[in-house]
Amino acid sequence: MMRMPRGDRLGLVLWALAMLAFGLLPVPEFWITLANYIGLYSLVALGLVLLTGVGGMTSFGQAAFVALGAYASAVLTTGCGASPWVGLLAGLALVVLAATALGAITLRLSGHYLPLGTIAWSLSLFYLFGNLETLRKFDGITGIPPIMLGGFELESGRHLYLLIWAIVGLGVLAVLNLLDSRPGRAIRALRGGLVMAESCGVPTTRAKLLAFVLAAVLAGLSGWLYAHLQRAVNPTPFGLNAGIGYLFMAVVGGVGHVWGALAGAALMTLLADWLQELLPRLLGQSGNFEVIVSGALLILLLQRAPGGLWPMVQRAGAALRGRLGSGERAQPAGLRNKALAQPLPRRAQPAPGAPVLQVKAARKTFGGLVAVNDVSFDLHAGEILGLIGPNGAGKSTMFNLVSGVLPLTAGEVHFLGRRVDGRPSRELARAGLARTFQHVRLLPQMSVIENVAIGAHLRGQRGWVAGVLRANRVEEASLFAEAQAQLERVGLGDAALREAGSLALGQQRILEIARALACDPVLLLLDEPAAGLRHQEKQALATLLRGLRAQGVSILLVEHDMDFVMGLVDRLVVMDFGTRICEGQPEAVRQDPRVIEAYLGGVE
Ligand SMILES: Nc1ncnc2c1ncn2[C@@H]1O[C@H](COP(=O)(O)OP(=O)(O)OP(=O)(O)O)[C@@H](O)[C@H]1O
Repeated sequence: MMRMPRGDRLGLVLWALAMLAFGLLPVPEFWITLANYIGLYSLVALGLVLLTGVGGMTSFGQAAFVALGAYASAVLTTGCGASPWVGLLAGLALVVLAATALGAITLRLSGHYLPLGTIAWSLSLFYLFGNLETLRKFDGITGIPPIMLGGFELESGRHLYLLIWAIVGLGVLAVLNLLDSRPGRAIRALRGGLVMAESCGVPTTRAKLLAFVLAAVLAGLSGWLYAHLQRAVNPTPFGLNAGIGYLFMAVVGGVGHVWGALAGAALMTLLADWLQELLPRLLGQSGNFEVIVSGALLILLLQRAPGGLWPMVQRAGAALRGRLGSGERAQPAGLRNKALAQPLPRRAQPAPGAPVLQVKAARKTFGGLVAVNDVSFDLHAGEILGLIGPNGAGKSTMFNLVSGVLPLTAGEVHFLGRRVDGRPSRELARAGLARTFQHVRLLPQMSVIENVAIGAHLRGQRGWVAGVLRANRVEEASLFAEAQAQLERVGLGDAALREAGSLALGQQRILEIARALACDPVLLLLDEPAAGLRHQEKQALATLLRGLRAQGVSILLVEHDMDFVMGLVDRLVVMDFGTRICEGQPEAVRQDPRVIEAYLGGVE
């Protein structure tokens, strides 16, 4: 039996009962028609929640996938006499193929090129459908048979109502389950930036493609239902306008919220219908005035409530229950099934003093500028090594070379005896190298513990099917037990369900360390961990890092703050103008005239 938070479960059951009652009561036929369309639009908008709201990829082209689902079934059922269920399978297969191919090309685009790309393929497919003789061009295909279910023909809108809403209900459940699973967190991690996600071991291209294909499948399902509801298809309802409309629905509903898809689809459909009725009477003439007025109303709504409708509903609900401002996120499934947790395997740590990291004559040039000039150093198991230097010395560049973010111009980086330069950071994470960021990169709206669970991505295996079906409960419980253990280790155990963004900066930095620890690293790379911290926070951080060293974790620390590093590190490497000018124990380094000249002079 699937377990959700009790409030959510109750909400879902009440909603399902209300939808069922609506379909069975003798409400006017027109209401059923509206409800059917809301259901069809909801499915597409649900895909956009996953793709745009969660994954951060804007698509104007979903109508093309609706068309593929609709046309595939229309052609097979009218042309070959196939069952609509065969049409469904063929349509979804076609959608998956097309989305994989389009996704592989367009998802490489970034910034506004991606939405432009989706517009391009949406237009191409629209005109393709309109020009193919076999699809009867813009006249379209008629005489599509109804869906048969249990020997019963779903002939009327009323018959299809229950099927449409059952599919919407299953779609909602599937997306909710997915988002609360390992592959779902990988998609959510995309919002934190690709460098962050990859550093946690998330294969970002795969995560993007998964969101893209699943969103397309939801759109294709909507198209199949549409074809057998209308019993006719032509290209007109699948144009770019429709693609923009779907995106509007998702945004108006609250683009990051699963239930927002339904709220947006309902609001936009009902508003358009109401205005279509009202405006000609008010203005005394007919025309598409509802498009103009609803456009203006939507701008107003988005200006008043940029997060969309659903967050407003949530706030109102929380206020009614007197839980406004609790700042706590819902318990993820992994925490609700605690009892199932099993310890995750740990990697063997190297013996104290064994070489962990070897940087050999690393060089990085940017055009004519030599940012890192043949720098070499070693780091041994169980030590904290500090990399310091004045502004522009090349520390961050060095950090990026070691962490796999930047390729070297020349030289080598070895990790645990293996050459790793040129390898992506995802692979370094798999090998046991975890990092934090100078400018904290968390998912601020996610709970603290889910952020940490992203760090444990590589310690699980279950994919999206297991996520959707909740067949991943043991693994989820184990990942969350690990995440909780790492939070306890860094002293944030009580903050597990708080929104990550509500923590103070010092705690956010410590949360990043917990996320890095969740990948069971051999080496922690910390990029200016003390930046922006208050004195007490720095002391707490230093105590934490000493504790980790005592537990055998090796640490490479890039830092600006001299006082912070002096009392903490075992050895220092000092850089200036891209060159290593000195290396040794903190006291010796402090006395070194080259260091005083380059860096300490200004501080002492
Ligand atoms: N992507 C880049 N393109 C061109 N030049 C760069 C790039 N990244 C860094 N640099 C240059 O390389 C030099 C070293 O920069 P880097 O950021 O590594 O120094 P840093 O020691 O980390 O400085 P800070 O403490 O200010 O962060 C600087 O002159 C910088 O302007």
